[in-house]
Amino acid sequence: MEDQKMEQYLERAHMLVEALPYIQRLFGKTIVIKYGGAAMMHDDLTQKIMEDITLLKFVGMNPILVHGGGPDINHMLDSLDIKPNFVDGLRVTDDATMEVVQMVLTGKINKEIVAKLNGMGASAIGLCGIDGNIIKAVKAPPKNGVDLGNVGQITSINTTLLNTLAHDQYIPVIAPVGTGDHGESYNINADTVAGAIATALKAEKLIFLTDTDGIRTKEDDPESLLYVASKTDILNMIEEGKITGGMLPKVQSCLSAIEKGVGRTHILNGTIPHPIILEIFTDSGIGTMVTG
Ligand SMILES: Nc1ncnc2c1ncn2[C@@H]1O[C@H](COP(=O)(O)OP(=O)(O)O)[C@@H](O)[C@H]1O
Ligand SMILES: CC(=O)N[C@@H](CCC(=O)OP(=O)(O)O)C(=O)O
Repeated sequence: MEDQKMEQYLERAHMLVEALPYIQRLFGKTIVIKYGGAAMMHDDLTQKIMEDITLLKFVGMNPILVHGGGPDINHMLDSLDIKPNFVDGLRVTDDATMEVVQMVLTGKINKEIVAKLNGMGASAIGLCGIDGNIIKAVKAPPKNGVDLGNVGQITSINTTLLNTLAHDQYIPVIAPVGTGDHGESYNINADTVAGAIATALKAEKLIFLTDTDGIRTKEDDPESLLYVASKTDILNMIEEGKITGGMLPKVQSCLSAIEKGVGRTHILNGTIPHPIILEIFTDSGIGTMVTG
């Protein structure tokens, strides 16, 4: 073999061996990944995220993907002349909106993601909270005095079904629609669903993929990215109005998950290539790690 080629092959071998301690640490462990609608808008990078998740599965980790899809829901509502309405980041969901939410999340986005993962050779299985009662919910209380309609508050997660799938060959892909005692559907924020699933399964890692590189002390200043954010940092930032909108349910889910035994929680930029591999297979990781 010519020297140059041998050098390239050795470099590749070296890189694979370097991954060994990370694989050993997370082998057989559950990793819950939330893929947000904001990152999904960068369609060209979705494939790279699916590659990352497929790789995790084939090296022996148990990834579970929870997806959002707020922008796609808005787009469909717009084409039906229904005005989206949010209170504190939660969609006020009347009956007509609920139909659209369920259709877009469970029918469109969920199946697109499953097809992409399966196209990589994975065995992904797309479900929502209704299937096998994965997410049981009740009607959420009013927010700031506003009735949220069919927005749900999670009461339980079917861990048996999720564990059975995730410990077998499957990658569960979960749409954030829950079910009530009488078969009614509930719309639930996808960050909240990811946090609840990670908590119920005592996941080793909970990763949020969004459209910003993590938590910033000044939302518009990339230089202000926090590599680590403690509970105190976060509570202060919320109080000072520095964490707002869609970042709120993410940090709340991270704090609650950490408190209830999830190993590590991270908020990462899902609009760069291979964010999950960069986080998992490097010492420093990327984005913000939220600690207790
Ligand atoms: N302190 C902060 N640091 C970074 N982003 C923040 C902060 N506060 C609010 N945000 C906003 O949160 C957004 C991510 O939430 P969201 O749009 O709901 O994404 P997703 O679809 O991933 O849930 C960012 O694009 C940013 O505008
Ligand atoms: C109650 C509520 O707000 N549900 C969300 C569910 C989708 C979601 O959370 O999507 P992202 O992760 O893309 O924001 C919604 O209707 O938009």
